[in-house]
Amino acid sequence: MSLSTTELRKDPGQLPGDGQKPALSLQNVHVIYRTRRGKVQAVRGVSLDLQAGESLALIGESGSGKTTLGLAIVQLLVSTARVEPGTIIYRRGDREVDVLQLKGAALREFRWRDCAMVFQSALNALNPVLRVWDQVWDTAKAHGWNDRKAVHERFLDLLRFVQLDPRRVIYAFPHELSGGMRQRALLAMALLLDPQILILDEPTTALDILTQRTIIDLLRRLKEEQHFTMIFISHDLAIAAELADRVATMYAGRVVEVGAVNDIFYRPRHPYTLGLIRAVPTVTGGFEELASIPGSPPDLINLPGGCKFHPRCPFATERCHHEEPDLEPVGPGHQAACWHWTEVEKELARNPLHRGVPLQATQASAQESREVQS
Ligand SMILES: Nc1ncnc2c1ncn2[C@@H]1O[C@H](COP(=O)(O)OP(=O)(O)OP(=O)(O)O)[C@@H](O)[C@H]1O
Repeated sequence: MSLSTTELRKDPGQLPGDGQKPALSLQNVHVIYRTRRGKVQAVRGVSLDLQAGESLALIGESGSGKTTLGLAIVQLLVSTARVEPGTIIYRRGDREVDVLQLKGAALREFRWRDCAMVFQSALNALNPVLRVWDQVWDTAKAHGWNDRKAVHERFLDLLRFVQLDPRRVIYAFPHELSGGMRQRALLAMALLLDPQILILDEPTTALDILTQRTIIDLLRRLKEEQHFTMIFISHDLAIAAELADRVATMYAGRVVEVGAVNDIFYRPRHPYTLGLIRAVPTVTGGFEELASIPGSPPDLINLPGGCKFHPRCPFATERCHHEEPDLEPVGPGHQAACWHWTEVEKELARNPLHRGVPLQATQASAQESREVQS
């Protein structure tokens, strides 16, 4: 028997756009890691709003600050990290929480009940010497649940929801499960306390293609049927295209472009986003069109002056060497931080992204039909 909508969500999520203030507001968030070599400026002045029920994908190369931003939201950064300046405000109903001021029990409460993060490496995120059930029960107890039977029943239901055989998984040790099973078990654990926001860090990395498909379908159900508010951290653009309402591109710790999923993938205005899209092979597009972004991301301890992308940017001019652009509107609900975004627009008019989103053939046609309808 599978879990029904009402059973899964004790506090059903709101639909996007139902007039509420954002569920999460980040204002000018900075994160620095202190290291022997110096200060790593991992996140630099990120401001983002996330509406209840909305899903946002954070895309960008390795090291662009995506995971650090996710960890800052749930306050799980290592002790060498500092979040300053900036504010992170979380809202649920009439409650408003200043996340960076939370401590002790209030912080633990926020982490599981309001905002849960599912980590990149499911094996590392689970305690290897504890059976799955023991970890679930520890979490439940830590949040004041003492009805063991009720927690057990709920977790069995959640395991069924994530399409795992509950009896096989619940008393297993993590190493007895495959990567895909561990990922789904973690997802079930994250859902235990019915959080409003789910942050998923590379949810399908290192999984085979069929297991990836299962996880993506599951996440889509969580989004479409259960209205979870979600942040996907991924360098896999196909996942972002399938699951996100909006996409934010990060480069060298900053959001350099943000907009609706179709705007980002069909009408990117930042040269870096354009480079990311053109650098991904597609089943339909073949490899002949494949282009890569020259160079590599900057050292976050010694950042270049001006726009941090200028050393790799085909559109860069003298101004880009000295002045760092802020995000500015480039279309409805669409912002980019580039002095030359109109040049990118012209370049796309000359060489359109026929293929659009880098998807598998079947997904591409579904995406294209959505694009035509919109
Ligand atoms: N604990 C740490 N101590 C020092 N520097 C760190 C630490 N964790 C991350 N960094 C640095 O912060 C920067 C951002 O890393 P982060 O993991 O947030 O990027 P990312 O975009 O999520 O990359 P990936 O996709 O590889 O996880 C990188 O330069 C990274 O080396």
